[in-house]
Amino acid sequence: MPTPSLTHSPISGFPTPTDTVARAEHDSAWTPDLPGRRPGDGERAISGNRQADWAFADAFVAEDDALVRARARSHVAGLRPVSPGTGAALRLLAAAGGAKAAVEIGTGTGVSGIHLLRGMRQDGLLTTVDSEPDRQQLAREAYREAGFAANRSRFICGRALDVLPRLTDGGYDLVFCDADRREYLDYLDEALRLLRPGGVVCFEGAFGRGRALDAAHHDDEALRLRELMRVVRDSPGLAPVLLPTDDGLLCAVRA
Ligand SMILES: C[S@@+](CC[C@H](N)C(=O)[O-])C[C@H]1O[C@@H](n2cnc3c(N)ncnc32)[C@H](O)[C@@H]1O
Repeated sequence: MPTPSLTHSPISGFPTPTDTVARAEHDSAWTPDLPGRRPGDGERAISGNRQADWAFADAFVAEDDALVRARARSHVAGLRPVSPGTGAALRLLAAAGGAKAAVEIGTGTGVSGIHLLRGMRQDGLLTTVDSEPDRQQLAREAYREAGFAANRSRFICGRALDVLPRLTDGGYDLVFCDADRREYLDYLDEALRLLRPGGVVCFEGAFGRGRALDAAHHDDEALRLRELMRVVRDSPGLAPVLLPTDDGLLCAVRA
């Protein structure tokens, strides 16, 4: 089956909100035809203080000692690992898809890798890419501490856009991106080539720490993340979702 084609439109503006998120309360036309919904319900849900709900959801699945140690090493290294909630979502996606082969772009010290490995099949192989060998060494140790045999992971040290073209077309069930946000559109092209039909691509940090969701920000990263959201949402060959865990986990299933 051919890879779904993506045409990247020029980077500009903010993705147009869908009807269910941004209509004003006085606009009665926005209310979707759902039982129990009234004009303004969605507006109140968006504008209310949801911080406590989100914090609860993010901490809902507890992390064990191996993850706590990997997370601590990540902070010492000055990195931002996936949150517990994002890690749980990655594990769920890997498990739901019965992932046997996954690619991670941005190994860090191994927090997301442990979550992915825990969701993957017991005979699954995680290929993880990072430009920094010291970090990969820490991740190797973290996987070992989490109980994974060395043959469950393949470490490739290099820049993502040098490494990804060398990986096998259609050979992967899941691609997780957590490296240079400005390269995410390129990672998407590579991921669509790497994924089998029905495979999942995920991008950590889609919100750009709030900058990508605020049209006042025009820095390169914010613009590129907006464009990524638009392309992933509007491509006919993808079934997308934007999960609001931590800094936003943008996911899509490849047709
Ligand atoms: C946020 S950290 C990854 C955290 C990891 N996913 C976790 O949850 O533990 C981002 C990592 O991407 C790596 N990185 C950044 N740009 C890269 C690139 N262009 N190619 C490969 N790795 C890159 C960094 O060295 C860093 O280890």
